[in-house]
Amino acid sequence: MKDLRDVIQLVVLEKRDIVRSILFGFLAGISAVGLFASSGYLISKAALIPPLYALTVLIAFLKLFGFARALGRYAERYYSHRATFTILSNLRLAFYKRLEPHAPRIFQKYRSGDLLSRIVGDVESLQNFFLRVYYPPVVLGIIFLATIVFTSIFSISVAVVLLLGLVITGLFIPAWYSVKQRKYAHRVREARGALSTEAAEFLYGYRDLRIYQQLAKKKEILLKTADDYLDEEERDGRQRLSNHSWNTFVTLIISWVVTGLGAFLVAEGDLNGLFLAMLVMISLTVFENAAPMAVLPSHLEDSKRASARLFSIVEKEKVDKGIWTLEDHQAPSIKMSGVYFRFPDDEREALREVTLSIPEGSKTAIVGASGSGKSTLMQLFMKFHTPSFGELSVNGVDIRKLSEESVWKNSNVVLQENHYFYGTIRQNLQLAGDILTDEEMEQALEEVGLRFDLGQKVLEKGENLSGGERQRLAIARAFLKGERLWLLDEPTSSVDALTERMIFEHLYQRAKGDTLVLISHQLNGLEKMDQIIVMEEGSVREAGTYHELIEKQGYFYEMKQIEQNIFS
Ligand SMILES: Nc1ncnc2c1ncn2[C@@H]1O[C@H](COP(=O)(O)OP(=O)(O)OP(=O)(O)O)[C@@H](O)[C@H]1O
Repeated sequence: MKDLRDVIQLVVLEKRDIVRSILFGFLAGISAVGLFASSGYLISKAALIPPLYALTVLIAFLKLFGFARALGRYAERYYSHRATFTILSNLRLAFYKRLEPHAPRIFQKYRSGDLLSRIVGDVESLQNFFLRVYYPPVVLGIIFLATIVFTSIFSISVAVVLLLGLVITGLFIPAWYSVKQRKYAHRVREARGALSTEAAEFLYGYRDLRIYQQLAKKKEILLKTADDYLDEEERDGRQRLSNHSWNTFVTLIISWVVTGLGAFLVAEGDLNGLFLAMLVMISLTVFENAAPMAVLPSHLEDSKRASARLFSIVEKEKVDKGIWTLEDHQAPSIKMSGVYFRFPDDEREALREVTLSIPEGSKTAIVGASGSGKSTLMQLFMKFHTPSFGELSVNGVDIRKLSEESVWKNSNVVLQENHYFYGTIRQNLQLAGDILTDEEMEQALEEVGLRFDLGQKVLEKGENLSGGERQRLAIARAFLKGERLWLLDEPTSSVDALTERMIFEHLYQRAKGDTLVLISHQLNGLEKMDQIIVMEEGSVREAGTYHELIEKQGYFYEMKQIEQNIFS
């Protein structure tokens, strides 16, 4: 049950509905037994031609039980489903809450299809936990106990047979099935996860697969994964059905035993014949309540694995959440000393012995060859990751102690890839703040050279915008955020030189007095920077102002010469 700990905690929050579901489930079950028991008794009694009033009373009971059964069943379904929906919604909420702090790192470990399958599929699987695993055994237990006590008034041996039937159908068969099921259950989930991963890759990569003429091959893999999933589902379905059949078979045998034993007891004079039909009817009906036990093991197994898979994402990665906050509206300083960093599951170090200082209000450019660790540095500044070794502090506070939210809240970030939501330009800009006026947004658009209407539509992922337009929209968003730390990772790589110059002019105006870190793919126009950090293979190769680096005639100077030769 360790795997289900989190789910059980959420289930017990719905105490009221749990109690109601159990009460009404008991009412429905016991009324069904009462209904059939009284009809059995009525048949026997009617054969003896009793006075009419005696039959009228019995018929009234019959109607009452019928009504109580319908009412009980309805109320049980109502409350148990209401509880289930609330539990599912709490479950999603709890999962997202735990997932949120890991969001920047999560795609590192999990493919999007797999994540989707967990978030949708596993949460959906857990809907059966309360409905089919948690409370039905309690209802079954009390209905059986009440029935056995009632039956024992008429015949102890029939009561013992019923108890035996309960043990076989409620415990033995489900346990036997559970052992068999354990072998197969994980295969369905794994097949489902594989299918959703393949489907997501197929859809996301559709265009590239077509261009590289790999669509047919990938489609074949996708269809095979779909077939595997269907096979596993079919096997699982057959198992379930076989368990159900065995359960029903045993309940019918029990009813035959009750009939035979009852007839024997009547013949021996140990049981009044008037009650024989009633006892047979009881045995036929009471086992109806044991039917859910047939599917309990498969749902229990399913819930355990779904819960373990769901929460394993967030349990594995314990992140230092930090409790300190960055002071609002203060231009921060950043210091790194002897920092090493390695991505999870990566053998190489992406950063090695990085020591640098970015003073408050300074403008820093980070340059270097592709793969030299520039973006990784930026990710560390944003606390997407924390150093594997060494010190990184913001405003003199160890970044591990700072809350991620406060770092994100206090920075204007433009990454290489930014997300654009389906909606309007206005909605995409409003991500920077809810109380922005149209004038402010129009001004920001103008400063990045975009002549967009605020109501203009943006398709999913900004599909209807050019690469340069998307980048400029992200810069406009950063302009509107107006915080004192700017973290810009090649923000204008797809923008033409003229527009780029205009954007930078506005950027420097807006960032006056702020701390700015810019990763740049080109070495031109860095004269204004207070310092340039040159990265090579994860280390700082050299650092200084533009003129210092040129005078030094080192690595930066060489890079600059090469750039000039290429473009001259
Ligand atoms: N998510 C990741 N998981 C594992 N390794 C990574 C990851 N991201 C980057 N790396 C590795 O870390 C190293 C530095 O990458 P980084 O993205 O910081 O380089 P960069 O200098 O920003 O390159 P570019 O100019 O091409 O953007 C590279 O060797 C890269 O393969």
